[in-house]
Amino acid sequence: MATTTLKTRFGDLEVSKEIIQGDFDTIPVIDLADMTSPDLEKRQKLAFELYDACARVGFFYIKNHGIAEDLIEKMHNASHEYFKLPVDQKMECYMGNAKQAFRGYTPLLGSHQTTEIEENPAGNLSEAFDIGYELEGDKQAKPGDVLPEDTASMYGGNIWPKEEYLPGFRSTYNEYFGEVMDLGRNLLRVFALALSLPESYFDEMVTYPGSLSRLMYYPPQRVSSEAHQGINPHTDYECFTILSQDSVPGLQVLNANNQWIAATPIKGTFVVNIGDTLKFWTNGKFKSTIHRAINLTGKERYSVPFFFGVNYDAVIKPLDTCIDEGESNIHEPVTAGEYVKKALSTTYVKQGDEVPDLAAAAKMVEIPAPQMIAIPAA
Ligand SMILES: O=C(O)CCC(=O)C(=O)O
Ligand SMILES: [Fe+2]
Repeated sequence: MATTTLKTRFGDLEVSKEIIQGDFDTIPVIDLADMTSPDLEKRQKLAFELYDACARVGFFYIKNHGIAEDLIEKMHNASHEYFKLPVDQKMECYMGNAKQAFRGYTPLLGSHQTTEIEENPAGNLSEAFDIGYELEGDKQAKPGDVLPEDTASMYGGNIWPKEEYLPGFRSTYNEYFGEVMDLGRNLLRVFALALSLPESYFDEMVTYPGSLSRLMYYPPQRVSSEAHQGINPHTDYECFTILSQDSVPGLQVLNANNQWIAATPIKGTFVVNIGDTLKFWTNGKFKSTIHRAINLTGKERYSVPFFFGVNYDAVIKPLDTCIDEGESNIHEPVTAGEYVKKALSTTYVKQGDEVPDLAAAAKMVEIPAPQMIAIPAA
């Protein structure tokens, strides 16, 4: 059995190569039309497909996911407007100054990735704006709802650019957040079926899903650089990610042969990938596959990941249906909040972090036309 040493956030682990990622050279497309079919057999068939994609690849596209194309377009337009704001206005929400951790704006080079296979101190060549779970963005929330206990302090107030800068931005993002979160809740029921559990197994753990979402902007890079990519190689930390990309390619997924497989945009789909907590829940049967994004197209690239997680007080430990006799746990039991907080702390801008050298960062990317300073004619 080929083994490799994983440098994890929790120390070195000697593991079989297959534990990191399955063997694939294409990313499957899964049709969700039957996700809420009254016919159990159809839902079961979908669950089998999902199991195969999660066990082998850890990534798949979803089509017929039920989210209106209009809303997705509205979200992308709002994101374009957001990133076009002058940097000073974006910096008013700088993540390093935010009261609540992991919320707000990340400038170019502000975040960096630490993965199980490498630690990369170089900053990501992307900008981001992050929000997290709030009752305001949850279509299922009822008046008087109280959030579960949260020892990791991961629930908390989002910070928003002033309404006058971007009228409607906050309501558009909340609407999008709520819709995609409900898609995540429905998807988790198919995951339960795929894992030989009752479909309702996770329902009580997603009453207040510990989820985050970010708008991402990847300016075109001047040169290909292993150190500086739009987002350097990493895994995601929550249960699964539902990613909306525009038509500009950039996302790549690592297979067992160390090849980067392009997750080329497919119109009408989201890309879904398994995150670490679902990998731990399945004791490694589902892969939390390493991926990166690098924009060498000469065009601007935008994406909107939604990191779907369970209530922050939910304990992540291998499910009975995923642990074979005598098999040991690949990870100690941990609450979702504690795990995600620790993982994000190695990656995201932290409160008090200094602002990166934005002038140096700008030299690594092509400044897009709208932000160019016009030189008056002589
Ligand atoms: O922009 C993308 O395509 C990927 C983003 C991503 O992997 C992340 O934010 O975790
Ligand atoms: Fe990611």
